[in-house]
Amino acid sequence: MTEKKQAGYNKKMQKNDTRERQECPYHKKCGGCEYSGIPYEEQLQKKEKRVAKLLREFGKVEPIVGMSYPYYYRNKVHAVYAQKKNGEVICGTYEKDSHRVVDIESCLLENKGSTAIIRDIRGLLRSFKIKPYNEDTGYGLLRHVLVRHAHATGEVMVVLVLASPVMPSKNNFVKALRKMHPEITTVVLNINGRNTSMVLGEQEKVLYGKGYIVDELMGMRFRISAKSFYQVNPIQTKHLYQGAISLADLSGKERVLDAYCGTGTIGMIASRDAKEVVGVELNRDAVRDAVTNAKTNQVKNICFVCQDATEYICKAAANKEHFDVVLMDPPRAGSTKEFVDAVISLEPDRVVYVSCNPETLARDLKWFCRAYRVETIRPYDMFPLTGHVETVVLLSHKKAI
Ligand SMILES: C[S@@+](CC[C@H](N)C(=O)[O-])C[C@H]1O[C@@H](n2cnc3c(N)ncnc32)[C@H](O)[C@@H]1O
Repeated sequence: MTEKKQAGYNKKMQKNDTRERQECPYHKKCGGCEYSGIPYEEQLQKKEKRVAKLLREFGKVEPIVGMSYPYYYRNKVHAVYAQKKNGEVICGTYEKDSHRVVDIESCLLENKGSTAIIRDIRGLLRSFKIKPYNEDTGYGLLRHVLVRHAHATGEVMVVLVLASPVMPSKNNFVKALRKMHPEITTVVLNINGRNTSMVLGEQEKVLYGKGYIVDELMGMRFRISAKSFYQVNPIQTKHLYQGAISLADLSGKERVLDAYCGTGTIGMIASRDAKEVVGVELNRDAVRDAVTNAKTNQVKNICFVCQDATEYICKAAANKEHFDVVLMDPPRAGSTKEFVDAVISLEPDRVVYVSCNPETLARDLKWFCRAYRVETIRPYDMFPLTGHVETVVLLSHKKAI
């Protein structure tokens, strides 16, 4: 088949796939893909409507940026393991609003290679006599497995989350796993002995490889550790970052704050068009990755601060520091009133707010509107088949207008 013919064929297949409204057999129990079975166009409309309902008081909502093939996009996959009464080991996800495990063979959201690794680990448990951890009895060893896949480089990280630090025959286990999946580039042991709903514990030990993966995004290389945040949809991330940075309208002269910066991705890409960037992030591992990433990419006009973003900006406001542009990408809980008040007192010309939760975004925009006007509201579908939606908002200082 010629390249042109292949491209046409792929396009047709994708269209069919989308129209076929693939339905996940587990979605009612697992709750991971609540939009499963709904045609993709309709999913996009639902999300656009939701954003419009919450944000229309601030301005016109642009059409949502969707995917051409909205399946198997998640580069980070997490599974929990359990043993049934008959001894059979199952793995998958927790049933909605409970801690019962739904055994999942395949998932429409997850990178297929990662799902295969998770299933094969289930098979290895029996040969290595490793029992899944039982939350009720506190008996057993393996709590979770996390697989991270670097879309551009193909590097794969497997994190085995154990209830205690001693794993019998761990080297042979890794060897057997790598024999089945030679694409795995690193295996990390994470110890989570606490009675908590958090997947990862504090303590980590590298069993194989570098202990992190490296991905490429928009011409830069990013190191990602087990505990660092990294956008889960690599195809849409490019569109999201391009959109956010172009709204920042940088000319090369600006001092930019990248608040809630993770491993420094947005700030580092923006640094090409800015005078200086300061990244602020609370997670120590993410900051360590960010510092390494700046060195790897030879970015000299960026620095990182490991601190609560609100604490950092309040201090910056008290010291009358200057920022021309604030990029902010807080977690689902949104930012804080103190953070917004400090931004208002610093008077940057523009704020680009990237949000994964339109509810908290609406709350924070109300605070911003004292001094800023909303110029652009653009939703992105970062999480097809789920009800989640990402939104980028550009705010301009009323004084500048
Ligand atoms: C949605 S992620 C965005 C990360 C990054 N901008 C990216 O695109 O990869 C939110 C980040 O905020 C960090 N974070 C959460 N609470 C914070 C706080 N109070 N202060 C600073 N960073 C925080 C998280 O660790 C996470 O890395």
